[in-house]
Parts: sequence; C-alpha cells; structure tokens
Amino acid sequence: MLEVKKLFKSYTTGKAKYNVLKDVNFKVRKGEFVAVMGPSGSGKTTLLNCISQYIPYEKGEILLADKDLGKLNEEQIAKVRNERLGFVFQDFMLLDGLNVFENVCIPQVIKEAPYQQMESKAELLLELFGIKDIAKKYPTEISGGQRQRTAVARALMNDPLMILADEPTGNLDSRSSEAVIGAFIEAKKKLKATIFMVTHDSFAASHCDRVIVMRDGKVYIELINKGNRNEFHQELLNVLGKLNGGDRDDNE
Ligand SMILES: Nc1ncnc2c1ncn2[C@@H]1O[C@H](COP(=O)(O)OP(=O)(O)OP(=O)(O)O)[C@@H](O)[C@H]1O
Repeated sequence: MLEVKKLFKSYTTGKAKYNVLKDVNFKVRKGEFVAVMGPSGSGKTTLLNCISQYIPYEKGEILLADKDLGKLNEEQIAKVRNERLGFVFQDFMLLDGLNVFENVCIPQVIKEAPYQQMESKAELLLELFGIKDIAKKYPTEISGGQRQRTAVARALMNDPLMILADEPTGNLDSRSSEAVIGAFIEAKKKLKATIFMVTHDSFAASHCDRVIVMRDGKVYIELINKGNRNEFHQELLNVLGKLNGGDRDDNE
C-alpha cells in the first residue's frame, strides 16, 4: 500500500544544513492501522509532509499503491491528495461556515461527484461514526471529539487508499480521544481503511497494529501489537521512556 524507501530530507537554515530524515524505510500494508511515535524533533511531521508531498526531499521513493508520488506533477498530486489520501489534522480543519454534513461532503464536492452519490456516502459515514444527529450543526456548536469524528468521516469520503493523521488526539481530552480512536478502529474494521497516524499519545498508539518509533531521523524500532492492548501500551511506554531518557541502546 505505502512504501517509503531510502528517504533523505534536510533543511537548510542560513549556511547550516540539518539532516532530518536519514535513510527512512518502512511499509504499511492495506488495512493496517500504523502509528509513528518518537521524541520531539525526530522527524515525524517531516516524514508525513514528505509522504503527502507538501515538502520536497532530496532522495528516496514514496510509493502509494506502487506509484511513486515523487514523480507526479502538481496537478496529479493534488488529485492524489483529494482522491487517494484522506487527511485528519490536530486542529480538525473543518470549515466553520459549513455544517457537519457539508464538511463531510467537501472531498466529493471538489471531485464534482453527483449529489445523490455524495449524500448517500455522507449519510453512511455519519451513521458509522455516530454523528448523524448533529449533521445540521456547525463546527462551533459541537464537541472536540465530534469535530474530529467529522474530520475522520470527511477523510473517508472518497474511499482513500490511506488516511494520514497528524496528532489527531492532540487537542482532545481522554474521552474524546477514545471516541476518535474508536472512529479509526470502525473505519479499519468496517471500511477496511488503512491508517497512518503520527502521535505523541501512547494510549492512542496502543490501539494500532504496529508502531514505528523514530529517533534522530531514522526508524529506531517497529513494535507489533500482539493482541493485548495493555501489554502493548506498556511496551510502548518502556521504549519511549528509554528514548526520552536519552538511553543510547540502539540499532545503529
Ligand atoms: N521548515 C523547517 N526548517 C528548518 N528546520 C526544520 C523545519 N521544520 C522542521 N525542522 C527541524 O527538523 C527537525 C524535525 O522536525 P519535525 O517537526 O519533523 O519533528 P517531529 O518529530 O514531528 O517533532 P514534534 O514531535 O515536536 O512535532 C527538528 O529539529 C526541527 O527543528
């Protein structure tokens, strides 16, 4: 589904060059729910921005369903972003002037889909994520958890190959966070969605199938959820605690 191969990215500030991604390699399979974690500055957001082609990178390949996104022109990448990828951001990015139903419809409006097709798809997603009752409400009239569920529904509107989520629970209390992670789990189970999520939230990540831990611009380790969420959460906390504590027992 997604394959990142030998990815290198640096930023230049004045005369100084900072290597931020240094040979990043991993795969995400269809139907997988994968999180990326790691200390602040390890390159998680940069990685996400490279995958969505918002920033250029020096070297490497980013294959989505075997197509190298780095080889597409602006027009092609805009189409991939709207039709093949779904985005969920920390601050929701809903349009305040549109109600929940209209926000969910945006990706199909951009695609100029027929209204009836759009309406039935939106209704299905509103139902699935438990936000049907608030369809006519505006983003300022609903809770943070409901806003984020609306954003997840919107991200799925065009049946994307993959959802890219950047800190989707970052601004939420624990109850709302659980509701959002619940939405991802529903999307995975019922719609066979593939989800790739950058997060600092180890509880959220403990619901994933796999967690890619970054450190210093590299994949430090990949942890697999063997089925016991509590144990997986503990394993994540142990690895992250070790990294944040600066322990350099690594695989370099
Ligand atoms: N536009 C930029 N110009 C220069 N340096 C940048 C730029 N964006 C990020 N960086 C640097 O690249 C490194 C990685 O940043 P990035 O935002 O990808 O890390 P992160 O793992 O997402 O961090 P956080 O968890 O704090 O969000 C950091 O050292 C950061 O200061």
